[in-house]
Amino acid sequence: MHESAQLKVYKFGGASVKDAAAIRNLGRIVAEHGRPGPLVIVVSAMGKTTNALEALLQLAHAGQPYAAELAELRDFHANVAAELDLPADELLDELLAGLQTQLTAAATVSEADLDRHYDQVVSFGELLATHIVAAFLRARWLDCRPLIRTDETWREGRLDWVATEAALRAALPLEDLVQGPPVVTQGFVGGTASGLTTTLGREGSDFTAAILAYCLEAESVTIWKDVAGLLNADPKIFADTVRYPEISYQETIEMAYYGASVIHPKTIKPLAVRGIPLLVKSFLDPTAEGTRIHDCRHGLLVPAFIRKTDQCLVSFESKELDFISEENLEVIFGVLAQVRLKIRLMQNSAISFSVCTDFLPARLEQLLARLRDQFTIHYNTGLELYTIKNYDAPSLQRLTAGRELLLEQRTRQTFQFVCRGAGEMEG
Ligand SMILES: Nc1ncnc2c1ncn2[C@@H]1O[C@H](COP(=O)(O)OP(=O)(O)O)[C@@H](O)[C@H]1O
Ligand SMILES: N[C@@H](CC(=O)OP(=O)(O)O)C(=O)O
Repeated sequence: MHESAQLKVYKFGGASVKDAAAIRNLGRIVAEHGRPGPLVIVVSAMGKTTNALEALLQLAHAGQPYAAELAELRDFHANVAAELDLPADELLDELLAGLQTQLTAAATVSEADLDRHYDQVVSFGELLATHIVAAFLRARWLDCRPLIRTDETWREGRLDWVATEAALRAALPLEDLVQGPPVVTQGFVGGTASGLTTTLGREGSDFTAAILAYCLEAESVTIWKDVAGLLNADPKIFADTVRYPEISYQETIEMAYYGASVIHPKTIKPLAVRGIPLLVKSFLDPTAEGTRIHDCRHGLLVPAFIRKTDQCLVSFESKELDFISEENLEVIFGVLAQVRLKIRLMQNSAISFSVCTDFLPARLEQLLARLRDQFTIHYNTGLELYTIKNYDAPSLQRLTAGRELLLEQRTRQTFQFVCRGAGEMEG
């Protein structure tokens, strides 16, 4: 067996580092399950810090006061550090001063540069969290920004795998990991060749763990969550969920693609390519079995239910009532790609073409501006997209009963439909 197959990668998300008690629990998990042996720990921003940073950026960009919100963010982190007996004041002050500089600059940033600025601001959540966790564990703090190399696709940096693998291998030779303390680094964050910070897309820390595992040929990745493992539905939305003890990479990739928010969709592929198992375990019950995602065969799984809220259904009609042609579709797809709206479901009829996308108002506005001359466009917002994987008659009945389906599609394994949510609007 290759020596580096012994390396483990752990990922702790926002919920598992939401306060001092959670970080103490993380410490126990690392001591009891992660050590001895080489260990790299990926940490996300604490609790809802990323949302708080997004809100701060919005206020700063709009020229509105944000001192109270910034003070709240500082106090939150300072209190956690104090509760953990960490002399972190100087470090926190330094980081908060950096954040303040970025927020001051945000007031004069143009709309066009806002996504770039977003990454410079929002990445502070992971910087703050990793400094606290590393200090608490007496671990080695590693700045991942010079190592996780991306292009300049702000808010969703695309990885340069070759540069990243070379940089990570140079920064983290196995001997150091075997002999030294565990390494703590940021999830979700990367950097460009020119030294600017990027982010990998919301909830992208799972992906960071997979990048590290792939590049360092880890033995396994464990993502520590507040659920018992990968379930057939989000327990916050659906009752009677069932845990999958094991599941294939392919099934998981599809669930994540359809919107099962427990795992970031980009996480699975790098692990599947190198055959690295992904363990989903509960930080509330660390000795419980969890879910093993790996190269396995299984029979038909119980149906999985996935709901995506805040969806938008956009329909395009040619102005002259022409049929929807390949030429028309080429134009529509081109603009969807340019404004970075992902198609979650699509359907065409004779004179109209409909797509379901996430509702992102600024991007939708750009889409309308670019296509309004050519097409008559209608859209509905406040919709929900449901997916049932491995559906059967009872699961279809359970989800569709009493709902008006605005769009539906089925393949042999998967049934999807769009319906009205709580706050639908038409445009
Ligand atoms: N199929 C699923 N199985 C388990 N949890 C799910 C599933 N779909 C959605 N979830 C939700 O994912 C949450 C955990 O993911 P997330 O909040 O991103 O964790 P973290 O940010 O701590 O990494 C759970 O609390 C649960 O509500
Ligand atoms: N902090 C980032 C990245 C992330 O992955 O977080 P979490 O692991 O808590 O989902 C976010 O909230 O999007």
